Amino acid sequence: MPAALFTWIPTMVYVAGIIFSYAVYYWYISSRTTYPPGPKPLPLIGNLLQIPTERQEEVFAEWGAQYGDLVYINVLGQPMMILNSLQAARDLLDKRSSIYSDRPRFVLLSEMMGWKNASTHMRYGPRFRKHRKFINQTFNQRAVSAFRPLQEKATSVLIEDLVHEPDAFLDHLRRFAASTILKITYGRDVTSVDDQVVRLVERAASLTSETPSAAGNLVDFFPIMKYIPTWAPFSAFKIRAEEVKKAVDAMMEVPFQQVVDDMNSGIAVPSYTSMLLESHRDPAGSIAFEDEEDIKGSAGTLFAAAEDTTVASLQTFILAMLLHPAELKKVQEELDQVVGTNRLPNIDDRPSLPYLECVLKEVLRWNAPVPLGMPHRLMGEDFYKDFYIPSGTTVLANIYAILRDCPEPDAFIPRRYLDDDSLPDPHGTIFGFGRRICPGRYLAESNYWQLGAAIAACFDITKCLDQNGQDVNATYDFSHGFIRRPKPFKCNIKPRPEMKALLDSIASHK
Ligand code: HEM
Repeated sequence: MPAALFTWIPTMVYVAGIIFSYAVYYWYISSRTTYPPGPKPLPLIGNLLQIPTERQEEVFAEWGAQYGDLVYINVLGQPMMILNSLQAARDLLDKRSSIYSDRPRFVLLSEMMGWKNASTHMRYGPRFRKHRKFINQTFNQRAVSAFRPLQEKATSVLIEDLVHEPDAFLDHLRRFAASTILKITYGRDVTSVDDQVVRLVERAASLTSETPSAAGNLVDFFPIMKYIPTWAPFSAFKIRAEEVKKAVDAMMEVPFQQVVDDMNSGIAVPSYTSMLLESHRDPAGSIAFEDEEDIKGSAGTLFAAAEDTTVASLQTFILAMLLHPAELKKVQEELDQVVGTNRLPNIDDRPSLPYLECVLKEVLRWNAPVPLGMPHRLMGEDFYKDFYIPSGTTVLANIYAILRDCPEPDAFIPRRYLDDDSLPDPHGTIFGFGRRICPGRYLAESNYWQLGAAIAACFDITKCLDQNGQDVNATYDFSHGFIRRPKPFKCNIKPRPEMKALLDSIASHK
């Protein structure tokens, strides 16, 4: 009998070993299926009612302070995660970009409002890679240096316009942004913000961003709603979506068709669109339908993605200089010393202007133009810091919160970048992360630098006062939405006396 017992011992040890290993494995998995923390959801609707329609980035930052770097919520069953630290954004969106680079399904925007061929909304896959390849060919770091003469000319035009019509500074900034991107994309010269294509794009963008009705918001969660007939109750969103689609189609179609017509007549100016059309034509001159849709869609996206963001960053620069005249003065002293007063600064001067660099960084930190970036979608389940993140989670990087991770985040202190070289450069954050990082960032950065430097060199920016010596702007604030920009404000933009000779010569060359 004891001998028989001994023969069972190895088997029992083996079985016990299996049970133990399974228990450890089960404990490990279940301990790791803890979701990241977040505000308590309600049954069925989840955290829907806790998400504000405005100032989302600020509320998400408050949640970050309460729950930590990762905040997990769900909206009508759709899991969402907000990343409130640079570390988390880098670890997930950059280092694990192979699974974090999809976009959520945008039923309202892509499938109903006509943005289906837009690069910004493209699902991860071969078509996404094709769009990125198209865009990178023209907008990579080396290629954008070819646009320098265009940027410098557009800068001179803006300076001249600011001398003559300083109060219309916002229109001048819009024209600067529009003229550079439309010239590159379609070879089109824009002389005024009343240009037909500028109006088409601005109409499509503003109709798209107007707050949709509740039913419009719901269709992203219940795609079946897109089949509601237009005579049925709650179908107003569908009629509106059709109106937006007409505007988006026109925005994509009209400038594209002009390039095609010009190419057919042999008068096309080389551009992003003409170059891609040329390289995708077969020997008989025709082009595959999908290629045409991708060229048209990516081109149409470029202006929509470039104009508002560029204007918002420059508007914020002007506001910061208005509110912090001592900083403007320091930048002007540096510019006078390095560049002098006989020419405008150019990008070659950049390494010699460290204080200007600090001011430009601080402006972007103070108000990141796209505070929540664009949503990424996780393509498989993931574990991070012992938290479980389910497949299909929508992931938002809270760029606003990330840039506030520094001493006195509300204060405008450009020196912070000289005093502490461990502070992350906002240029590495405001353009998003991973494989979806903004492909227009090199153009955006050089436009921003070029114009910020030129405006600081040429103008003093001061408050507009009423008869009682009071500031005509009661408050200064930012508008809240996908783009965060200063709310409209007035200011005096006056040529600096020491720049008079240069400004006269710019005017005479116009
Ligand atoms: C200050 C100016 C700009 C800012 C702050 C900005 C910011 C951003 C951000 C945050 C994203 C989302 C990145 C992500 O998903 O992680 C993005 C995407 C994009 N941006 Fe920009 N952008 C700017 C200018 C431009 C310009 C000038 C262009 C075109 C030349 C451009 C074209 C695009 C495109 C096509 C995408 C979509 C990329 C994709 O989904 O793969 N942007 N941008």
